[in-house]
Amino acid sequence: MTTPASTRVLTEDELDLLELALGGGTGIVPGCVPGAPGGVVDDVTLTDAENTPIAVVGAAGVHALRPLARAAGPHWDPTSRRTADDVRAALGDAAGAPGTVAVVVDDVPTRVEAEALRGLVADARHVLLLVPAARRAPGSGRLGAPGLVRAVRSLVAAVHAPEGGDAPGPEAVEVVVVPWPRTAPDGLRWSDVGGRYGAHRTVVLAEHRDARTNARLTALDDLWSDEVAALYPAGCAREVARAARGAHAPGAVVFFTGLSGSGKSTLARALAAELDDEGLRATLLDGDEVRQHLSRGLGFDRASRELNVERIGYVAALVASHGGVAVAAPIAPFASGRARVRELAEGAGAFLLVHVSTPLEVCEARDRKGLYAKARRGEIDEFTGISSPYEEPTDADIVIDTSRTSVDHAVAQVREKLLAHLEAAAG
Ligand SMILES: Nc1ncnc2c1ncn2[C@@H]1O[C@H](COP(=O)(O)OS(=O)(=O)O)[C@@H](OP(=O)(O)O)[C@H]1O
Ligand SMILES: Nc1ncnc2c1ncn2[C@@H]1O[C@H](COP(=O)(O)OP(=O)(O)O)[C@@H](O)[C@H]1O
Repeated sequence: MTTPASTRVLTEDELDLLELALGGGTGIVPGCVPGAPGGVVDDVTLTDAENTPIAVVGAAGVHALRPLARAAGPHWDPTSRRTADDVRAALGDAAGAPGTVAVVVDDVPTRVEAEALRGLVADARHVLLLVPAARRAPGSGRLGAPGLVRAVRSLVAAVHAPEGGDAPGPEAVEVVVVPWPRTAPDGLRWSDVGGRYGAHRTVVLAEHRDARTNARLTALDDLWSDEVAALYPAGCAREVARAARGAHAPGAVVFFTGLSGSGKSTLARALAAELDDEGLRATLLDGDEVRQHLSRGLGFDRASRELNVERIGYVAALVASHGGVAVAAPIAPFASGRARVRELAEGAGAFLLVHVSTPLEVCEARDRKGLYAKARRGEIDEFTGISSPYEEPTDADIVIDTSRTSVDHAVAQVREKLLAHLEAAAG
């Protein structure tokens, strides 16, 4: 008789830990039963929240079944998010050598730590700036992984070539993004992880913050004040102020429109995740999900589509009126429906219309759901682009053709424009 396979659905924190373990960054694996020989009794299949099996852990260790889903943003940039095994291998002979130093930057460095950093790596040859990145978004107004990565990148030049000093500075300074649970399990220690990434010595930069700076940070409730600029180096101050603005920002609606398969959901999901990370409280109103809930039973004739789009506009405007950012992604093929959404949204906050202009041929070739093929065979009536019109917007704030623009680049474009709109709306 075979033992029933047991599975375990991982939390976001456990997914971070699994990614770290699969990359050789720790020996701690989620799903292990403490105390059992080898950590586990039987093989356990680890799955994500959608029940996709991603790894098996057993007495023989852990092995991946498929790559973990990636997302967009600077903390997912593959040149920075590298496994411990890769970083160690790239260091070669320098791995574990005294000149290789890891500096953990788990909070935005103030000027005090930025200064301390130079001293800490003064005699190092290779510096790894390890930036923890959690899948779980931080609370509103708190800086998440994307902002932290940008802040740390802004320090690299100064670490590389120390100002005024006679010392030549380290040969290489790299920002390495490390998957790291927001609530770390017992036993997960930076000193161990730093060693696995190839460092001889690992220091945590925030421990070099002085008591006076800590007191100033605690008193920093008016984040609009000049105090931010006085406390942080310029590149870091920008990120801290941005996250704080997120908490006080006026609401907004980002409305993606485009053909089926043009990339609306993919971009909307990636944007929402990035905004969440910046404390902007994004609410995703995806076309498919709206059709399952808010608009269940509605068809695809013109009147039904207009009603569907108006409902989305109504909910999105409500979200914006409470200071959130609604990210909507229906086809919304008619100019009249989009104009109604604009009217509702602009009454509540900022409005950004994003036309995902991917050509019909590309959408049809992607045909993820096989709907274009069915529409061509006449099995679906009134299919947008085939047997029902799509009226191209003439008032889009941004036009993105996803056959020419990557997800990362597209999301960065929308994010920048949205932040500019929010800044303008905040006066
Ligand atoms: N006839 C027809 N035309 C277009 N699309 C169709 C149709 N029938 C079903 N689907 C699926 O429904 C999704 C589009 O729903 P939307 O609510 O975004 O459309 S609309 O804004 O009301 O026009 C769309 O999802 P996306 O591919 O995510 O856009 C299709 O999967
Ligand atoms: N640069 C890109 N941006 C967005 N999607 C892309 C891109 N390149 C390829 N794709 C793929 O195109 C498909 C778009 O599907 P989806 O986002 O569901 O579109 P829609 O919501 O508009 O129907 C996905 O399979 C996605 O992986």
